[in-house]
Amino acid sequence: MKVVLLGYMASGKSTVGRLLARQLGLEFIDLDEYIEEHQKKSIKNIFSEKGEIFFRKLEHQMLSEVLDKEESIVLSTGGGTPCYGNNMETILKESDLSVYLNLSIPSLVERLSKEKEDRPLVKNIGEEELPEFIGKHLFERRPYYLQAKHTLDCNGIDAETAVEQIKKLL
Ligand SMILES: Nc1ncnc2c1ncn2[C@@H]1O[C@H](COP(=O)(O)OP(=O)(O)OP(=O)(O)O)[C@@H](O)[C@H]1O
Ligand SMILES: O=C(O)C1=C[C@@H](O)[C@@H](O)[C@H](O)C1
Ligand SMILES: [Mg+2]
Repeated sequence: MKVVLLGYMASGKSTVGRLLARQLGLEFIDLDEYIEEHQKKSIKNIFSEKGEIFFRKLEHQMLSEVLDKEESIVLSTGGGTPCYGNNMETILKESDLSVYLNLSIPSLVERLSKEKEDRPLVKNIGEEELPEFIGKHLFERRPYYLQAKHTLDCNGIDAETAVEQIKKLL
C-alpha cells in the first residue's frame, strides 16, 4: 500500500502524513527529509549551495527510489515534487492512493508568513507580495496537483480531521 500526499508549501503534507502513517501503522517518509538525510544538508542549504536545478534532479531521483520500495508507506512529497519532469506520472503509476491537500490562498499566506525562513522559494518574498506570489505560483502548479486521485479540502479542518477524511478514502 502506497499513499502519497501532495500540495502547495505549508498545506500540511508533512504534518498530516506523519499522523496518518502512525494511525495506519505504516512507515512514514517525508521526501524533503529523505533528501536532507541523503545530502546531509538542509533543503535551505542545498538550494543556496547547489541551486534549484540540482535539487529538482535529486528530488526526481529520490521520488523514484522511494516509490520503488516494496514496503507499504505514506509519502509526503515536497511542494514542487509533482510539477517537474514526469514526477506526477510516476506518483499516479506507483501509488494506490494520491491526495491533494487543497488550501485557499489566504490560508496558505497566513501559514507561510509565519514559516518562510526554511522555505527557500518564499524566504525573500515580502509580506505585501506574498498573496500575489502564491496566487500566481498556485495557478501554475494546480493543474499538476489536481491530477491526484482525490482532492481534500483542508480549509478550516485540523490535521486530525484531515487524517480521518483520508482514511475514509482507503
Ligand atoms: N490542518 C491543519 N490546520 C492547521 N495548521 C496546520 C494543519 N496542518 C498543518 N498545519 C500547520 O501548517 C504548517 C505547515 O505544515 P507542514 O509543514 O506539514 O506543511 P507541508 O505541506 O509539509 O509544507 P512543505 O511543502 O513546505 O514541506 C505547520 O506549522 C503545521 O503545524
Ligand atoms: O514548493 C516547492 O517547490 C518546495 C517545497 C518544499 O517542500 C521543498 O521541497 C522545497 O523548499 C521546494
Ligand atoms: Mg513538508
